[in-house]
Amino acid sequence: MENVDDLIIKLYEIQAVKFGTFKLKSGITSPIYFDLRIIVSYPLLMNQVSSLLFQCAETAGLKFNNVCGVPYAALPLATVICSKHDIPMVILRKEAKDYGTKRLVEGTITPGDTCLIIDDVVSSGSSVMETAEILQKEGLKVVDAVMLIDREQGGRAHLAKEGVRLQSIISLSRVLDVLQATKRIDADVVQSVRTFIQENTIVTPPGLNGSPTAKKAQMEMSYRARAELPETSPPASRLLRLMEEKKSNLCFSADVTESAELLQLAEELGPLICVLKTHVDILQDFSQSVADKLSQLALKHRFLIFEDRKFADIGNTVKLQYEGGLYRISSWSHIINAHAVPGPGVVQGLSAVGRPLDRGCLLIAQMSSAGSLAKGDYTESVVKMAEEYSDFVFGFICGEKVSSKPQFVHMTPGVQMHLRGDGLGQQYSTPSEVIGKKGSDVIIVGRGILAASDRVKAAEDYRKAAWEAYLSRLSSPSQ
Ligand SMILES: O=c1ccn([C@@H]2O[C@H](COP(=O)(O)O)[C@@H](O)[C@H]2O)c(=O)[nH]1
Repeated sequence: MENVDDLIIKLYEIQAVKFGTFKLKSGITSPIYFDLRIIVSYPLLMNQVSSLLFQCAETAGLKFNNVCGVPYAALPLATVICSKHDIPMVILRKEAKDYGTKRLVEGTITPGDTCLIIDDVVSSGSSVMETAEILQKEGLKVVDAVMLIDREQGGRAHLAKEGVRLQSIISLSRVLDVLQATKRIDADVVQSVRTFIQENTIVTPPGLNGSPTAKKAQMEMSYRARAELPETSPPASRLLRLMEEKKSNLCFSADVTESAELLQLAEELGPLICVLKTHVDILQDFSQSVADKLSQLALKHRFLIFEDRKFADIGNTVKLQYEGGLYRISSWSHIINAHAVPGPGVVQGLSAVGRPLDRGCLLIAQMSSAGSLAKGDYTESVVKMAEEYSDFVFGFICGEKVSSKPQFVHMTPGVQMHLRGDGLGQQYSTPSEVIGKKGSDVIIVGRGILAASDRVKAAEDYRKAAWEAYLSRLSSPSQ
């Protein structure tokens, strides 16, 4: 035990434990931050921590065939353990390679073997779960995880619900006690950390993967890495790839009533956007040739077309609406959306038309308008429906991230930089709120661009703001 107290002090001295103001990956500000990556510069400490992790696994009687350290902090720790105790190791890539084997896991894998996950710090348990899910997809069993520090923010309970037992060596309370007792921090700091922990403990109700709390509990993956996941559907992969290539997570909502203006906007804004959204039924002069020209511009500027038709009828009717009628939407629109209100038949009907064409559908999980009924249990049921029909449904229209599954794309309307509403119920958030804080992937902007005197410049401003919010989300600490 004395050992552990000494270790806490050493970690503090090398600044692997810091107090101050730190923005975490989830966007929240924490008064404490652990950065164990630094111990690679202190080999003795690295050996000490590795030994403690191994001892902890042994004392708990854990049975495993190989070890995986959650990248990056735990990679060297796993390496030391495996090399010292002659245990095979597997390495997880943060992103799948885009050449060669495209594997996410390196090392020899024998399906059915049990892999022990180790990591430096656990807060919500989401990084461990993301790692476990990837290993499980490779055929490995994951039943145990050993952590050096438990931030006591609900990770243990979250992991237990997912069938992973957590062993940890040092609790956050112990860190605070030791540092206060040795006069390294004062009572005010201890109190502010304790208050923060109380207010930010993650409680994930069973089966609720879209709760605001679970939303915080996710390992961030790049759009490119998500595009390469085996479970990502072709339309989602296509979108995620082109977002990364064009550095754009901006969907432009081209809510204009004349085709010439629509086509001109597609030509001018095309290079800046990943998706162009239409309401084809507001065009006064729609014709098939407009759809053809729009499709050509989509090819030229590499954006996808999203007809915001919001299908909401029985399967047979939506099938006819999607395929035929005046607009023949399925012939030109890569993406459509639907309300889940009618039940799964709406997705089945649309899928019968869209899937053979490699089209994709977004389910409307939430709406941006004030007083929307799409919330709570309803939103949860929509997420379940999407999971059930994930061969066609590839994401959501929503105000915030509603599913932790990285194959789903979240697209959010109601975005403006300067206004908070339009007087008709529309509610606006800024690009950084939507992408940075609410965890969505794509902003949908209409009048924020259409009402600007220089629409190209406005589109570039929105593109840049949303892309920078995505980049800073990627590079935020993952605690
Ligand atoms: O919840 C929803 C769903 C769809 N929309 C559509 O997005 C655009 C938003 O336009 P702004 O001019 O940026 O307000 C528009 O086409 C809506 O039909 C939405 O706003 N909210």
